[in-house]
Amino acid sequence: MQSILEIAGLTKTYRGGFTALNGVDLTINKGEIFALLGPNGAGKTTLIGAVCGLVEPSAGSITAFGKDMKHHWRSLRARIGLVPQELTTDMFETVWRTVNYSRGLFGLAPDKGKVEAILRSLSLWDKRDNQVRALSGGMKRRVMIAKALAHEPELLFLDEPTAGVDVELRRDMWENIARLRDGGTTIILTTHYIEEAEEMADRIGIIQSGRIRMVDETQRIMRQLGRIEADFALVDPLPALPPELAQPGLSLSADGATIHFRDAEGAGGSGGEGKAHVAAIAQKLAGLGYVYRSIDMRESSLEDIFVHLLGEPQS
Ligand SMILES: Nc1ncnc2c1ncn2[C@@H]1O[C@H](COP(=O)(O)OP(=O)(O)OP(=O)(O)O)[C@@H](O)[C@H]1O
Repeated sequence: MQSILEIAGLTKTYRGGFTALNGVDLTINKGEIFALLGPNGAGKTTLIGAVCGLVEPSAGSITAFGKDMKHHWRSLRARIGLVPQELTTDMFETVWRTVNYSRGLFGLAPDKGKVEAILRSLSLWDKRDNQVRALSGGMKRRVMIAKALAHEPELLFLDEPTAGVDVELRRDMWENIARLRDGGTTIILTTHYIEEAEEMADRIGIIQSGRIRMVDETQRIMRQLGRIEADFALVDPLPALPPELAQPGLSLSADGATIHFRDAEGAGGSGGEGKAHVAAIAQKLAGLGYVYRSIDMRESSLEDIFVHLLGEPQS
């Protein structure tokens, strides 16, 4: 697989002495969607900033498109797009001029057809003459994406692209991002939503306290991280967990009124598999004649998973 970005030993110590990145090694493959997950303050934005030339690394190297960033910064930066977390654009400018201007900033010749295609692909064409400030929050976010796409980057960073947008718009964004990947753009996104990473990413990297803790294919990571839990509220409490139900992941509450399931390793996989496992347990309970009033099923939050996987945050 061809790499598009190679980060080696990247360290960033901010003035004041705080080390936000601590020896990060990471390789991004051409054409993939890579999701960078991590708790608040883990170093995600700092890492993106370092690659995009907004943060000066204290040590380490960044190689993009086979060339060292330090020495070829200007030409390489033009090939990298960034959609930052914050809305950083002139709110009084129109959508059209905003996106057009961004293209010019990177030295590309004006191309109305290209800008039109970008605006159409993000459903912003009808809004092209509107001032950015007059758009909804989700549309403003799409303008930020359009701006980043205007200079036709081969590598695109999306820093929390769907933070604060509703579920429907999030789906729209996912489709947009998938289309970009299909068009050949390599994408690195950060997110706090585990389902976003699961849905979008070919690979996931987990960063904590400025260090990469884990990098793997999404399916493999989800198998390790995914955690479905379910509580079966019994109509008649049990004195003990019946022997037929003695299996990994199942336990009985102290009052005997709830059978608890957690898809710990060995108790069934994760995601879809975890849910299928809950369904199988429900069937088994019914078959054995244990009547339950309700099933309360939930997925662990990303925070739970981080604590489980990474232990308490390290400083
Ligand atoms: N300019 C700065 N000066 C000093 N410390 C900084 C600076 N920018 C970021 N930091 C610190 O570096 C750490 C990493 O910040 P960063 O924004 O990279 O994290 P993040 O993973 O993107 O977090 P979030 O998910 O909250 O956006 C944080 O503790 C932050 O306070």
